[in-house]
Amino acid sequence: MISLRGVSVVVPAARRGDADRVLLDDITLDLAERRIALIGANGSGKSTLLRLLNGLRTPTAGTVTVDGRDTTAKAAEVRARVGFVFTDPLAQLLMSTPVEDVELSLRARIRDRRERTLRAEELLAERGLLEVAHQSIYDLSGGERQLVALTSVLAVRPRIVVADEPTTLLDLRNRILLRRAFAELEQQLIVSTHDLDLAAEMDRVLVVDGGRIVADGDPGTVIDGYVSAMQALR
Ligand SMILES: Nc1ncnc2c1ncn2[C@@H]1O[C@H](COP(=O)(O)OP(=O)(O)OP(=O)(O)O)[C@@H](O)[C@H]1O
Repeated sequence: MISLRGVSVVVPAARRGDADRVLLDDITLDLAERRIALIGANGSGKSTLLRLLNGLRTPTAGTVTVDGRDTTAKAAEVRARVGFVFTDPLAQLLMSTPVEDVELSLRARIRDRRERTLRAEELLAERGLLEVAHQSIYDLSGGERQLVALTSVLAVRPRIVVADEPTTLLDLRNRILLRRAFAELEQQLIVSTHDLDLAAEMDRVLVVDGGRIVADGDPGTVIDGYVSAMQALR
């Protein structure tokens, strides 16, 4: 389970005399449900919160633990447990072809090169990506790239998958394909999204606003409340 206790993230003011910026404000949460979505306006703090969960960012105050391991003190162990999928797959695909990228993720587990390539091809084939496995990453569609990124993250066998607005750059067809891939995951999934259809498929939804959690509960109630609050804005 992921636990946050009294977590704040504050960045110092860029100019002398300005106030420090509070990105997250004293958050205490246990994230135990299998599928959780964070929703909320641009700049509300969703990405900052997600980045805390695998130690990409450390809290200014408070603690974040993953299965009891502190994300600051046990960063390597936490990263092995929590895979992170970025909005833009090009930000995380390190190699020039899908097969090489997945092979990189498999390096710690499979020493033999030939065996590693075969396994990488097998994993890509399971996601319908065998045809593009040896193509340049730059020649893939956005949807294919996002599925390659997910395949690479899963190849490390994380226990938890965190995804930061993974469907934002995708068209409807690819959004549906990615949602299907997420639905089949056996890992715990924590996702931030503006896609309320994706959020509606989760077990729990949290609304982030101004660095705080302002609503938390079952998707139906929380999403209805969020939509009503947005419609009431003038
Ligand atoms: N290192 C930083 N220094 C200063 N401000 C930052 C830093 N990182 C993030 N911010 C600010 O913190 C706020 C929250 O950003 P965050 O990316 O967490 O929001 P978000 O909810 O994910 O937004 P979006 O939906 O647009 O992706 C933003 O106003 C952002 O500009």
